[in-house]
Amino acid sequence: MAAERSPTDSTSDSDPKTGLARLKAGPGFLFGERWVRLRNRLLADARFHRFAADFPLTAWLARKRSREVFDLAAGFVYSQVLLACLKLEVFEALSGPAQETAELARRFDLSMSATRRLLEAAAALRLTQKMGPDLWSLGDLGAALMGNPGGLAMIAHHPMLYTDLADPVALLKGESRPTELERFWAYATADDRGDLNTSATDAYTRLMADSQSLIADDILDAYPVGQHHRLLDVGGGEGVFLSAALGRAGGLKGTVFDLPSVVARAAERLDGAGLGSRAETVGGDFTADALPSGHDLISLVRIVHDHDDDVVAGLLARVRAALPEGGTLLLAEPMAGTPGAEAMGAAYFGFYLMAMGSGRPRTEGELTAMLRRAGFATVTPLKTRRPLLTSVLVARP
Ligand SMILES: CC(C)=CCC/C(C)=C/CC/C(C)=C/C=C/C(C)=C/C=C/C=C(C)/C=C/C=C(C)/C=C/C=C(C)/C=C/CC(C)(C)O
Ligand SMILES: C[S@@+](CC[C@H](N)C(=O)[O-])C[C@H]1O[C@@H](n2cnc3c(N)ncnc32)[C@H](O)[C@@H]1O
Repeated sequence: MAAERSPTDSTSDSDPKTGLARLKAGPGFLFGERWVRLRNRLLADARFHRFAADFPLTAWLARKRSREVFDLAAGFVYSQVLLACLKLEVFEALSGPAQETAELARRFDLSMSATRRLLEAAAALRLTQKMGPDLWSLGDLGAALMGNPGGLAMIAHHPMLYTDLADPVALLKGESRPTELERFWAYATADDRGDLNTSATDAYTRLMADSQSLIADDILDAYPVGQHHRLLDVGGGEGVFLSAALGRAGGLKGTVFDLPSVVARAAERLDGAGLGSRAETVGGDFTADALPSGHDLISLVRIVHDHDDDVVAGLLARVRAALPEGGTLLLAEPMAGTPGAEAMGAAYFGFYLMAMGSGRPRTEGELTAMLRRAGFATVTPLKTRRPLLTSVLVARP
């Protein structure tokens, strides 16, 4: 297990110096702070709440704010309704014609009243839909989830995260280690990553393979890989992203680089898919070993956010060293500060990665600065279809 690590290690904090943060915030801060304090004083005043809720022009906004605050408190409960649906295979049960409560109760091995309670809760969350008294179909969000096996696989592993978050303050203080997620993502805190065997890497590798469908097409639609000859997918897991890339461009060849126990699975999968002649695998530890050369495109898909700043600096330097003149780095992962997905970046991935014991979500700006420091002269963000699931940066030396 790695040495004790403060949960804030990766943000390169220095000792707080009184007043420095105010100076750094710039001259706009003074006006901004005055306005925020005034607003906050108003919003904390119960008389203002009553006024805003009664006044016709602000009533809708007051209702919306109450709902938003309530949702913050209830989010965990909504998650548990979703998890119960997943565990009981409610979505599969409702994927055909509408079903009666009695039939569903038998199928779920629940009482009639517990079945109704679950289906009513799920209907309020649009996971199911009530078609009549005691008659149920899939709701629109339930249907969207059914079409998204990658999302379902991700949700199914959340019980580990919920356990780790049972005492969020203990987690912030670094008092609840080792966590469930730290054990699951064995590479995050292992001392000797190269020695991890398949019993430590198989479960997360399967989850990553199952959830590639969430992002592979979005990345490959954003960046046409057909302009390259050889792709090296660093931390490429079971080779699902490489297979998808090879499927896009007949002339492309590629390599998966990952821990030795992981590339053993990748070799099997790539051979099984008939890609053995166009794909190879190299086992190693990217925190210690040089990366294979001879590739004009290197990809880091869902890799960088897993690691603290010092590991990322070393990894980007290795990528830079392995790239030929005119080579390209493709970096794809969910990023902090993505418009419309701010909560997913800072809150969901921020706390998820803290529970995992390593890494942090970074903004496009932070990643760009790190890439520049590693010797990449141009860094270009690309538009992706669903930036909340993955954003993409393309960097060239
Ligand atoms: C036709 C009618 C009636 C109306 C039309 C209205 C209309 C246009 C509707 C839109 C329909 C539509 C396109 C729906 C699409 C739904 C989709 C795409 C749903 C997607 C769901 C995705 C989910 C739930 C994804 C969840 C992902 C999670 C939780 C990811 C977690 C990732 C983790 C933890 C990563 C771990 C890796 C590590 C360790 C950080 O490196
Ligand atoms: C979050 S997974 C992403 C897998 C794949 N890129 C994807 O998006 O499906 C991180 C991957 O990096 C690999 N990895 C982590 N640390 C590593 C290291 N030090 N050297 C080589 N691979 C490593 C893991 O084994 C895992 O396959």
